Amino acid sequence: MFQLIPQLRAKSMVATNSDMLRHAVQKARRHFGAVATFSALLNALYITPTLYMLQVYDRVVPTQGLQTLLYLTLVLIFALITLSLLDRLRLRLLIRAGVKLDMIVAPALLDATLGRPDLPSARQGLRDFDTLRSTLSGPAILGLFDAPWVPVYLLVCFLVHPWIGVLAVVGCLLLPLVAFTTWRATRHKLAQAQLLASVSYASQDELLAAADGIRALGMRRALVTRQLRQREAMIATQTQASLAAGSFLTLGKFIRLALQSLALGLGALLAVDNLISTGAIFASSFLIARALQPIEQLIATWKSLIQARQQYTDIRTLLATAPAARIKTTLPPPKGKISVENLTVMNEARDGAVLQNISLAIPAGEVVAVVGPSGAGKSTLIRAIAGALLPDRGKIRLDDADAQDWDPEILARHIGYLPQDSTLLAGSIADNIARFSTEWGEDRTCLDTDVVAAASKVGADALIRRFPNGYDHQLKSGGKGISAGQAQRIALARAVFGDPAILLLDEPNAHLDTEGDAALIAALGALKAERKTVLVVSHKLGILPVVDRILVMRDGHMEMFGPRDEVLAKITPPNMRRVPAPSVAKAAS
Ligand SMILES: Nc1ncnc2c1ncn2[C@@H]1O[C@H](COP(=O)(O)OP(=O)(O)OP(=O)(O)O)[C@@H](O)[C@H]1O
Repeated sequence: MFQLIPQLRAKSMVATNSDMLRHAVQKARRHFGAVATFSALLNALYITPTLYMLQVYDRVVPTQGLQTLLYLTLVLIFALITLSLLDRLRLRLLIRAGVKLDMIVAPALLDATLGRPDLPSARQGLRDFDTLRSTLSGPAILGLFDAPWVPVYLLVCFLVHPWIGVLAVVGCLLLPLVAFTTWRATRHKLAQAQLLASVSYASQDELLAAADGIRALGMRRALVTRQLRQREAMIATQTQASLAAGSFLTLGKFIRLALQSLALGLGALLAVDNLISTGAIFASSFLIARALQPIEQLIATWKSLIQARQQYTDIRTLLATAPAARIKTTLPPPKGKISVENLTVMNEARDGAVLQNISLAIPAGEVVAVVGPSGAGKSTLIRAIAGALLPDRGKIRLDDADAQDWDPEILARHIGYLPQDSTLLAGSIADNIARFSTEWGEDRTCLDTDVVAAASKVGADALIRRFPNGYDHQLKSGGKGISAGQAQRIALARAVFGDPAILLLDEPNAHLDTEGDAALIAALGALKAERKTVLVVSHKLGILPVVDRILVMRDGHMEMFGPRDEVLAKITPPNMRRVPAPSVAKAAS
C-alpha cells in the first residue's frame, strides 16, 4: 500500500508564509556580499585602460620609451585578465544566488499556487518568481552594484579638470532626466497595452483549446474577427507608446554621442591652454563614458527592477495566503464515518450560498446516492467533503475528527475522489491511476501491482490493456487522447487506488456505455461488500440497487436524506411507483 505517507508529511511541512522570500534573500546574502566586493575591485580595475592611455601619451610617446611601453602593456594585460576573471566570477555568484533562491522559494510557492488557484496572483506566481529570480541573478542587478562608483569616477573627472567634471555631472543628470520623461510620457499607454495584450492572449488560448468545436460550429470567422478587434486595440495603444518612446530614445542617443564628442573637444581646448596633458584629452572621454555606464545600465534595466519590486510584494502576498505549516498529528486511517455540520459554501459573488447549512451523518460502510436537479449543489457538497474547496462555515468530520486537523495530503490518500470532469493529466495511464506517486520515489513494482489491482476492481483492466502500450499509454496534456467514457473509467480506478475508506464519486457514469455502467455497478457492489463509505452523485437509476441511503439536494439545501426506499417512496409520484422513472434527477425535481 502507501509507503509514501511519512515522506508526504515531511515534505508538506515546508513553511509557507510571507517571510519565506525574505528568508531566501537573506540566505543568498553571502553571495550578494561577495558580488558587491567583486564589483568594488572591478570598478577599481576599470580605470586601468585610462591610466595606460595617460602613460602612453604623456610618458611613452614624448620619450619614445619602448621598454616602458612594454612594461605598461604587460601590466595592462594582467589587469584586464584579472578584470575578466572577476567579472565572470561575479556573474557566477549571481547565478548561484538565483539557484539558492529557487531551492528555498519554489517548493513553497508551487504549494501555495496549487492551494489557491482562485487567486489571480497564483496563476502568475511561478512566472513572476522566475522573472524576479532572473532580475536578481542577472545583469539587470549589476547596475545597482556599479552605481555607488559613479561619484568616484566623477571625482576622478574633477581631478583631471573641474570642467571635465562639470561635463560628466551634466551627462549624469541629463540621461536620467530623459529616461524619467520617457517613463512619464509612456507609462499609462504601456500599462494599457500590457492589459490589452494579456486579455488578447488569454482569449487566444481559450480559442485554441476549443478550436475543433469552433470550426464545427462555424464560429471561426466570427471569432477571428473578434480576436482581430482585440488585437487592433492592443496594437494601436502599443504604437502610441512606441512612437512617444521613440522620440525620447533618439534624444538619449544624441545626448550620449554629444557628450563623448564634447569631452574630446573640451579636453582639446583645455590641452591647448596647457591645463591638461594630451593623454588627459582621451582619458577624459573614457572617464565620462565610464561614469555614465552604470547610469545607462540602470536606465536600461530600471523597468525590470521596478517590476521585480512589485513581483517581490506579490509573491510575498501569495505565500502569505497559504496557511503556515502546522505539524498535525497523523490520525489512524478513517473507518469511513462522515459527519457534515452546518456546512455553508458561498457563491463567487458572495451574495448567496451554493450550499446552506447542510448537516448530515453517514455511518461507515454505507453507499449514499446524491440526487437532485442541475445546480442543486451536489458537486459542491462532494468537493467540500473531498477537501477540494474550503467551506465558508461549518465542519466536515471523518471518524469524529475535523478534516482540518488532518494534513490534507495524507487525508487525500484515504479518500478516493472522482471529479465530474475526470481531471486526468499528461503522463501514462499507470501514472494517472497511481496519482503520480512515482514522483515521490515510490517503488515502481509495488505501485504497478496496486495500479492493476485498482483497475481490475473497477473493471477497467481489460479496457486499459487494449490501449497501445496498455498501462504505459501516454495521455496528452489535460488527459486528452482518449474518450470521455474511457477517461471516466480510468479516473474511477484512480479513485479506488490505495484502497481508501471513503469514495466520493461525482457522476461516475455520466459518459459510460452499457459495459461501463455494468462495471461501475459491480464496482459499487464490491466497495459496499468491503464496507467502504461511498457518496455517489448520479442522474441514473441503475445504481439504486446498491444504495443504502439517498440524499436529495435542491437549491443548495438538503431536501431529504434517509433510507433508500423511504426517500424513493416520497420522491416518486404514486402513478410511477411500479414503472422505472426515467431518471433519479427528474423524479427528485
Ligand atoms: N466553477 C464555478 N464557478 C462559479 N459558480 C459555480 C461553479 N461551479 C458551480 N457553480 C455554481 O454552484 C451552484 C451549484 O453547482 P453544482 O455544480 O454543485 O451543482 P450540481 O447539483 O452538481 O449540478 P449538476 O447536476 O448540473 O452537476 C450552481 O448554482 C452553479 O452555478
